[in-house]
Amino acid sequence: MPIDPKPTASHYIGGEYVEDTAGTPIDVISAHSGEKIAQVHSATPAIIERALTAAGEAQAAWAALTGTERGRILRRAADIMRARNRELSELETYDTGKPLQETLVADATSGADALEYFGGLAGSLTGEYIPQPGGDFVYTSREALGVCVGLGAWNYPTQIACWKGAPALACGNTMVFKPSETTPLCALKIAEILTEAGAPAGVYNVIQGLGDVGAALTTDPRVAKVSLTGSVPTGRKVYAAAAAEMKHVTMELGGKSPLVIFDDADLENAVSGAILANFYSTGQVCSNGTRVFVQKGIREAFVKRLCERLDAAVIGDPMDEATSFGPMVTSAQRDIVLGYIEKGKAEGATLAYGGKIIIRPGNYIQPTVFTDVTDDMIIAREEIFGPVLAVLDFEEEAEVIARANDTEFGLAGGVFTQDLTRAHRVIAAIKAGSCYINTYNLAPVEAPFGGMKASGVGRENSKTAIEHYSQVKSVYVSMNDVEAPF
Ligand SMILES: NC(=O)c1ccc[n+]([C@@H]2O[C@H](COP(=O)([O-])OP(=O)(O)OC[C@H]3O[C@@H](n4cnc5c(N)ncnc54)[C@H](O)[C@@H]3O)[C@@H](O)[C@H]2O)c1
Ligand SMILES: CCCCC=O
Repeated sequence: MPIDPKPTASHYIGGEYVEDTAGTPIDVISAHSGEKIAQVHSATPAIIERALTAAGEAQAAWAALTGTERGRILRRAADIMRARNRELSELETYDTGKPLQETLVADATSGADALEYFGGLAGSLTGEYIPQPGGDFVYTSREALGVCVGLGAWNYPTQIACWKGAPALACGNTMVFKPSETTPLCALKIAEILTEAGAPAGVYNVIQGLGDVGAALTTDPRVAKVSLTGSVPTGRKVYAAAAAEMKHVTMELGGKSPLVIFDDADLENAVSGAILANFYSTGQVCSNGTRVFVQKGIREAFVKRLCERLDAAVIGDPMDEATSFGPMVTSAQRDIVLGYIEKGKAEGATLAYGGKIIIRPGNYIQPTVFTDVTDDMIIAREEIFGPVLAVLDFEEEAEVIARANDTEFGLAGGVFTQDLTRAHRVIAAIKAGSCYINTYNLAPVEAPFGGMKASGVGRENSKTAIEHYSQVKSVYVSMNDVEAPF
């Protein structure tokens, strides 16, 4: 029997659940059945104030703990998450509609990895000693930024809450996290678990709401940093608002990433890579390689095998562990994707697989493949954020590099070839932050993740994230008399 997804209350502030029913109701609708499964209320100005006050009041004492002490709490939270993987995975599936088969291995586990990794790093966040002439020296210290705001997208609610919270807290910051209004449930559990693990009240707070609540948090003068995972249009707004107040930012935004398959690629692996790059999470992954450039010599075999493999997708109830392809997160997102499919057909692309809504309750749509896609088509230029793979033919390496880079985005990119010299040469030329050779869409916590160009600013995960959640102070110490000109 799956868990009951209803949260104790809408918000989590100062180490406890908090409700304010004066806020606009936000319904949580099952992607599978279309039924309402929970409801939260958007944060009122009083709730926003309470969360920012709690985070502000907790920050100095949290930063004053040793890194080892903070890290111990984060690592304990990781252990609790792993012990409760099943219930957290079921909640993720309720929140998003992603198959339990996926969420059992990809969401709470990835969140726990972040808490464990940054918990481990917290004790090592030290400064440098820089010798100067005459015995003088400079030392540096790494300091917290203060109160950080996290704004989440709906495709990975547990992971995003942890990928932002873990490095922020490791560095001595406190956080107010606002999940996507579409998936408000999972972040509340992360806050609850952090409290259980020993995080002091106010260190990690969660409040609900739409863009207006995100905007109020972004512009509040008490906030030192805003970390957004979302679309490029939202990123432009949030970055501009944060810049006006000279706040730090991390922008994890959208993409239209290229996946390049050369004639000499292992066919089965290339098809597996294209499936991971387009149909995992029903295509709702930011780094998806949705422009699949296939060299002419392998193109026919690739499309044939891809369509055969798609026949093996088990489409159905995401709570059934046999299901490998679930519904889309909302009916609105499904309709956006159906609109793109119509545009692809109207532009003259060939519909090679799928393309239809599945008539049943919930937001089901077939995995879809277009061939004969050209670079100028809308389906090759805009982020669809759904299970639509576009096959583009190519002949030469130089040609495909130029075409792969001809986009405003730069989140990810991949190449499949057995010629490793070519693989490294091509990947070096791809203008994207998260790249793959002979695989796709893996995001281990030890590796930086994030985009170039319009796809983002800053990186999540890895030691690099520490740079984005802390600031360096340098102190010059004189060991000599002070010389002055007069
Ligand atoms: N690069 C990454 O790591 C990554 C990961 C996951 C998703 N994404 C991207 O996220 C997008 C899908 O998610 P979405 O539809 O939830 O994105 P979105 O941009 O609509 O919303 C993201 C978040 O921003 C908030 N928001 C909206 N307007 C705001 C404003 N003016 N000020 C402050 N906050 C505001 C929303 O309420 C939500 O919490 C896709 O483009 C996808 O590629 C990127
Ligand atoms: C591969 C992990 C991607 C997370 C963003 O959607």
